[in-house]
Amino acid sequence: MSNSFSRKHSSSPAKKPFLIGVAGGTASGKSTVCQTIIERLGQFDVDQQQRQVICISQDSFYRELTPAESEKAKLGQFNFDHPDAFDYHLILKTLKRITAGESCEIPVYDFKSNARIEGKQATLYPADVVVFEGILVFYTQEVRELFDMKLFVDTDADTRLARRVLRDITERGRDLNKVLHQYTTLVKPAFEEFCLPTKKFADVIIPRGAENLVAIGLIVQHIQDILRARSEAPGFERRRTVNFQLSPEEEDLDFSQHRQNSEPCLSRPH
Ligand SMILES: Nc1ncnc2c1ncn2[C@@H]1O[C@H](COP(=O)(O)OP(=O)(O)O)[C@@H](O)[C@H]1O
Ligand SMILES: Nc1ccn([C@@H]2O[C@H](COP(=O)(O)O)[C@@H](O)[C@H]2O)c(=O)n1
Repeated sequence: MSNSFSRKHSSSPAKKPFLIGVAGGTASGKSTVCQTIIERLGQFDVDQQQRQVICISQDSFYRELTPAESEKAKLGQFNFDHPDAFDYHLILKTLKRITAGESCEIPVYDFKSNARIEGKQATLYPADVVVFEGILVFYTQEVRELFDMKLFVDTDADTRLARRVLRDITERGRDLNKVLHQYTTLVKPAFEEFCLPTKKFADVIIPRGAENLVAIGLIVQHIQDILRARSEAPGFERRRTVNFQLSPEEEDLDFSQHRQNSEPCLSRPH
């Protein structure tokens, strides 16, 4: 039986959200894992503004490029896998506002133009659980220390490359030769230098990504336990509703069917 619950909003201050970091190589399945966790917490059909569990992507925080860098990016020669490609100031500012329980605006990134969409922002509303996913979310100590739970999605490199090629061509408007060139000269070396070493910071490593429903089920149960404990603490203000137990239907969830309806993490249009 599904055991979601709701409580009327109170005037007491909301607790600091539970912040989960999800790292892993490109196309390892980070956003799919996050989406599956959100679905299993019963949050998938909930309107963005009403969600108790939200997910944001580090991709939203790619920094603006200079005209020369932009030209290199068009040729697949700009290193988007290096820590310098991100706007860490904005990441920290945003995560601090999120942990303070405040709403905030974040950029919307466009992979086709390699730039933020001008004049477009996504609004993040306060939530009880915030998931932040990206290749380098564990790279800096300052960001790493903000997470209450750290997950690393560990998917075989060949599988990731195969998915990446398909995704970049079909969703990101890229050309096969440039995808392969970018992967071999920039993505793979940067993964080995900057992303893979951060695996040691993870509390839980998820082999095979989103197909690992056992790992995802355990993580979901842990989040439910935390939310339940928080809801029982004095002064708790519940914002929305969340499933505290998996329904029999969810227990039998057919992952492949659910993924067809899934939407990516907030502000990840491809
Ligand atoms: N378990 C899986 N089986 C098949 N395809 C998958 C699986 N996980 C992810 N994908 C596909 O691989 C691509 C990359 O997945 P995604 O979750 O976006 O990875 P990441 O967020 O790590 O870049 C997407 O096209 C996604 O649909
Ligand atoms: N303009 C851009 C920005 C990023 N990338 C690549 O995206 C990867 C990170 O996103 P994932 O969803 O795969 O985690 C990263 O490996 C960058 O190379 C890009 O190609 N173009």
